[in-house]
Formats: sequence, C-alpha cells, structure tokens
Amino acid sequence: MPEFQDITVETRDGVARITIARPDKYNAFRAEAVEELIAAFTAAGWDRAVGAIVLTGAGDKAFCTGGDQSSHEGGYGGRGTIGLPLEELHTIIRDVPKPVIARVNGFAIGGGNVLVTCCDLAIASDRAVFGQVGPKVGSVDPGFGTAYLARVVGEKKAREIWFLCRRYTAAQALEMGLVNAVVPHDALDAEVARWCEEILALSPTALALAKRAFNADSESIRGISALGMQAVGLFYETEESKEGVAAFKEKRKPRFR
Ligand SMILES: CC(C)(COP(=O)(O)OP(=O)(O)OC[C@H]1O[C@@H](n2cnc3c(N)ncnc32)[C@H](O)[C@@H]1OP(=O)(O)O)[C@@H](O)C(=O)NCCC(=O)NCCSC(=O)c1cc(O)c2ccccc2c1O
Repeated sequence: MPEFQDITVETRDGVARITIARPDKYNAFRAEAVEELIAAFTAAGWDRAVGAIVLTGAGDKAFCTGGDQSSHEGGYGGRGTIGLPLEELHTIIRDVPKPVIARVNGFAIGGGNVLVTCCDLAIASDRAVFGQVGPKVGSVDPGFGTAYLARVVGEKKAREIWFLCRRYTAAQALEMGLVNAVVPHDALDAEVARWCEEILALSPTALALAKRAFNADSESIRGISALGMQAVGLFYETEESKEGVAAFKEKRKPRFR
C-alpha cells in the first residue's frame, strides 16, 4: 500500500478500513484525498484477503463534508473535469466487488452525503447529521448524488434534500432509507464490526454478483455524471458559483440574486 497523506488504511481480519484523515477540515476532501481514496479502494477492492470495506472519517465531528472549500475558487486544481476526479471515486466504490459500508460518525454533508449514498450500506452514530449544501455554495453533484439519491430515498425526498439544503438527524436518515442502522455513538465500532463479521461469513462470489446485479440497474447514472461534470466545470467559472464559495469562506449568506 503506498504512503498516504490525507487518508489512512488499516486492514485487519478481512476488513479494510479507509479513513479520511483531515479532522481539522471536517474531513473535507481536496484533490490529493480523492486520488488517495481511489488508490485505496482499488487496492482493497482486489485484495482477496479483504471481504468488506469500511469508509469513515477521522475524529468525532465529521464523516466527510465534501469538497474542501479552502482549497479552491472555481475548479479544485487537481485532475479531472472539475479538478477533483469525484466521478472516478464514486465509480470505484460501486465497482469494487465487495460490500462497502459507510461508518457515519458525524457530519455527512455535501460530497460526504454523496459518499454515503454511493456506499452499499451505511451505519450511523446517533450524532450523525446529514444534508446537502450544493445550492448554498454554488455546486451540485449531477450524477449519483442526485439521480441515484432519488432511487435510495425516493424522488420527493431527494428533491427536498437538494432544493432546501436542510440538515437531517440520523433517525431521519434511517426513516428515509439513507442509512441501514443508527446506534449510540459509543456502539458504532461494535455495530460496524458485527455487520462485517456477518458479511465475511458469506460467499464472496455470491456477494460480488449481487452487488453487480444491484448496480446494473443504475449504471446509466455514470454517463449522466460524466456529462454533468462538464456542466459543473463551466458553472464553477461563473460569478454565481464563486459567490457561493466566497460566502462559505466569509461565513455569510450568499447573495445569488
Ligand atoms: C459541516 C457544517 C454543516 C458544519 O457547520 P457548523 O456551523 O457546525 O461549523 P462550521 O461551518 O463553522 O465548520 C467548522 C469548521 O470546519 C470547516 N469546514 C467544514 N466543512 C468544510 C469544507 N467542506 N471545506 C473546508 N472547511 C470546512 C469550517 O470552515 C470551519 O472551520 P473554521 O476554521 O472556520 O472553524 C458546515 O461546515 C458545512 O456546511 N460544510 C460543508 C461545506 C461545503 O461547502 N462542502 C462542499 C460542497 S460541494 C461538494 O462537496 C461536491 C460534492 C460532489 O460529490 C460533487 C460532484 C460533482 C461536482 C461537484 C461536487 C461537489 O461540489
């Protein structure tokens, strides 16, 4: 496994735990983090000794709060259409032939919420908070974070999440089907371990086939995502989008109109 700066990877007893390790930024990702996540998922995904992958964030505050707003004005400066190869990250989470569990230990906001959506399963602490902020900060995930979210929580709820940018409790996330279980914060690791143990007892090939069968039905969203990224790249160059980022950084309300 290569040396990582923004993430950590721990593989033990058949479980690879990938942690976004930027707690001072509420585990927001910059370009380096996205590249490292892609590399870690690729390695764990094809490691025959690994039967389940857990994605989480470091510390007690956040799972992930999406793109690092302090690292960009317009594009994010890395590889890909918007300077963050997010469509590749979402794709690899779906393509690894084993279950990926989001261990949601705190805020799952913006791109963090999209990661929860993309993971096969999600187990949340009762302190977790969910929501979208794209339209507040001049951005949108035009693929799995919108179109696939609608499949997960239903059309009306997905539109509410994006059109109002509210925050939701873990209990509300459970009710809408965004997570599979909610447990007291201190019981999160034990619960995630229990789910992994059950998965590890099952046929890996049957699980891989089931995952691919589930994915097949929503595969067209990958194309929508690629197309939408081109549009978001252009959107980031506009004053409207830049106003959203500036308002977040200056801790004020955006003036879009
Ligand atoms: C997470 C919050 C709801 C917390 O709010 P709260 O009021 O409790 O605390 P603060 O706002 O003061 O935050 C504390 C501290 O953390 C820093 N921080 C939080 N999030 C980020 C971040 N994303 N980047 C950088 N820094 C962050 C914050 O600045 C504070 O630091 P101090 O030093 O000032 O103390 C709230 O913070 C929040 O809403 N955060 C999310 C901000 C955000 O805009 N996220 C990115 C959205 S865009 C995105 O993620 C995205 C995802 C995709 O999948 C895409 C796909 C395709 C195209 C585009 C995509 C895209 O843009």
